[in-house]
Amino acid sequence: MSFLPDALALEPRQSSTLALQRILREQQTLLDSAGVGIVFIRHRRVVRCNPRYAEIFQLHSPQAAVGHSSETLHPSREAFRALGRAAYPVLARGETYRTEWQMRRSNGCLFWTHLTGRLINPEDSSEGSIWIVDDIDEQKRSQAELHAALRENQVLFDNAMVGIVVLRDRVLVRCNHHFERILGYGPGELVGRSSRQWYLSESDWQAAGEHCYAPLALGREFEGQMTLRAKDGRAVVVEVRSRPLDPADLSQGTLWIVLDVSERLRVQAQLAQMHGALEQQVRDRTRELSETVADLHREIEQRKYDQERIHWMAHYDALTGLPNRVLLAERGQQAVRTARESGSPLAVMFLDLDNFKHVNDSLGHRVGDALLMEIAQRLRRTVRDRDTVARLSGDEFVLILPGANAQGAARVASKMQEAARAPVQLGHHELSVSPSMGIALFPEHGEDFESLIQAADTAMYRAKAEGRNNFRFFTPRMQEQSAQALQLTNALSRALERGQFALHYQPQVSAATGAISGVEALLRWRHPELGDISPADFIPVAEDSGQIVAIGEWVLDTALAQLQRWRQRGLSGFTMSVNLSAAQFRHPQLPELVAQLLERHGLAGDCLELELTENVAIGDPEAAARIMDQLHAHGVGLAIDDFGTGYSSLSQLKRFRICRLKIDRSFVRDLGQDRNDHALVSAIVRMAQALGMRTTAEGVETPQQLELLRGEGCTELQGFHISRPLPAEQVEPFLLRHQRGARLAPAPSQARPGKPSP
Ligand SMILES: Nc1nc2c(ncn2[C@@H]2O[C@H](COP(=O)(O)O[C@H]3[C@@H](O)[C@H](n4cnc5c(=O)[nH]c(N)nc54)O[C@@H]3COP(=O)(O)O)[C@@H](O)[C@H]2O)c(=O)[nH]1
Repeated sequence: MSFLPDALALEPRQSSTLALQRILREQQTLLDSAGVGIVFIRHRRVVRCNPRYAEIFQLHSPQAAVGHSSETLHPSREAFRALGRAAYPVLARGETYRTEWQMRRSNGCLFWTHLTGRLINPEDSSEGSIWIVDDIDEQKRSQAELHAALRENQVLFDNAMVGIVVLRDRVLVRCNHHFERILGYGPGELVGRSSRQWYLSESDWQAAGEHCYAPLALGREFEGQMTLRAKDGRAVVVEVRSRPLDPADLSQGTLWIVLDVSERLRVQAQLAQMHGALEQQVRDRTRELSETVADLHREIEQRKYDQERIHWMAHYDALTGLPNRVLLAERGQQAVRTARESGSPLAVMFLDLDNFKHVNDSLGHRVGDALLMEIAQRLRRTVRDRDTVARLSGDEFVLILPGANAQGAARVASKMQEAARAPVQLGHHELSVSPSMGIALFPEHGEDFESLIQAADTAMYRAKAEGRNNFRFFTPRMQEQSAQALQLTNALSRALERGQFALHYQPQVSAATGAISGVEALLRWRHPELGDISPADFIPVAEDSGQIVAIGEWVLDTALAQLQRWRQRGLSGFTMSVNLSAAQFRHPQLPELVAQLLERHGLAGDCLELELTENVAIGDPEAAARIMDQLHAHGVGLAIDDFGTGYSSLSQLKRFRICRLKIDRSFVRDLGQDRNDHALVSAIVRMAQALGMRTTAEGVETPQQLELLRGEGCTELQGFHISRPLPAEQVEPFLLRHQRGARLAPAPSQARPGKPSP
């Protein structure tokens, strides 16, 4: 391709030829080095093109294009024609036609070009046209990619789940819908607005400016949480991340990514609350669980304890901790088996504390229990480990002594006496007890444990009967006697209904005048087979079995009936004394019963005197005082029987309004020989005088005793020397004789027992 300058026409022919050649070379060089493809087309065929053109269409040389139809350079005939239709009106006007057009390389690939076309002679298009072809395919692709990227960015921008804001000088340049939605604004409403608009206050905005822009000014990111104000005024908590668009130049603006965390915070708060509630629940459940586990443990422990306790209670005595009757039987049977198999000796000992009932009645059960506990420990300490000391009931203990023969058992019995003898200090009481023991040996006294215990029990009763504080080995004779005792108990239960009881009366006379002052009713029991049985033997049995209440009522009724009969026969001026046992005295109906009986027999209360032992009152003095007050209210007199043998206190004597003390016959018996007895009797009389009480000496058997008692100031006397207890009809002559008073015999020769002097 060449373009001739106008100057050529002016050159001389030779020089002009040279100039033309030079110009042609210059043009060729220009074409060869052009960065765009240049092609000369005439009659739709390539006339000439430069190397770049060949390169663009991937032809191996510019000559390869020459002569080719320009149509082949286009994707299709239609495209070729369309270009022609668009370009030639422009070209025909002599203008340059420019377009971006898709063309085809020689290998068939389509590519984008920038075409610039011009007719060589706009007047005559047949002269052809010059086209500059610039390969912009790469640029087009980059542009397309850029646009795609921009579109993608826009989509991201528009659909991002975070607010995106571009601020410049704190004025919103651009933002996405999400940001608008966060603050409740419509599309485009915020553009050009100062960010002040979405802060709660001016000061907040200022503070945020200082806070956020400090790192941004240094080209760094800012991250933080802040509270913004929505269009409707509600507070919106957001997390923001901001960075300068150009770290080196903050004035270019800043990009803000805004995340609405209000909901998240609300949910987090809710979650935290739920978590807290859950944790609390877990804590509660854990606590409940651990409490339940602890309860379970406690229950298991309690059950274990209960089972052990039940087992213990079933086998041990609650008061002393010693084996009880059940364990005793188990151990006893085992001991008998072992003794039988090994041929070794075995002793069983029955031990009963003497007068324990007395302690219990007089000092109360608490003292009695404490005494039992102490004695139980002493017994346990006295024997070997393999021996058994069991508490059977009350004050009864049984010892199993494996390997003990008669000698060994006797030694143990002595040690028991020794152990029990030492006084026991319980509060202000110093008590001493003694044991009565019975011993049975295997196999002589019993082939099984039951028989051995029975034998030992029988032997113990014998030891008691023979003076207590003693021990006895079982003998067959004892067996008989024990059977008799049982017989007595049975017989007593039917004695009342069978009318086997009778009363004897023993007079009591004034020591000063000899006049009859009273009569004591004394119970007698005559059994058809057993004969006369002493009240000293059967009263304790009646007390133990509770029959004493019914028997005692019979005695009172009979005695008062007798007194009334005597009254009717003119025998008066004396009282009727009736003995009351502790069980009778404590019976709640006693005062009422006494009143009823007095009324039934038409007698006043002051003709009756009830004799109580010292100890009935002391167990529960308050209750005793109440009963005594009620009896006093009926006019009934109260005397203390066997005074000096029990536990009386002066204050109680006074409180109980006792009218008479009966000096026990054990003090009277040796009067004259025993100075101590004399001193005691004298002291009792003085004390009674001081308290305004009368004194009756019991068991007066001799005139000497009588004189001494009279000399001491004793007010009344009772005893064989005056009269034995006699049936009513037999005592009547005495009563008649002494009604108005009779001198009492001064010397024994003058009065035989049972034959009182006139
Ligand atoms: N609760 C009840 N107890 C009663 C009743 N009847 C009697 N008893 C008590 O029985 C115990 C024994 O009585 P008893 O065998 O009748 O003996 C009494 C007299 O016979 C006896 N006595 C009287 N004088 C003399 C004597 O000079 N010498 C002597 N050795 N004995 C004598 O004393 C007994 C009367 O004692 P007391 O009652 O203490 O005044 C006896 O404890 C009776 O109390 C009853 O119905 N209920």
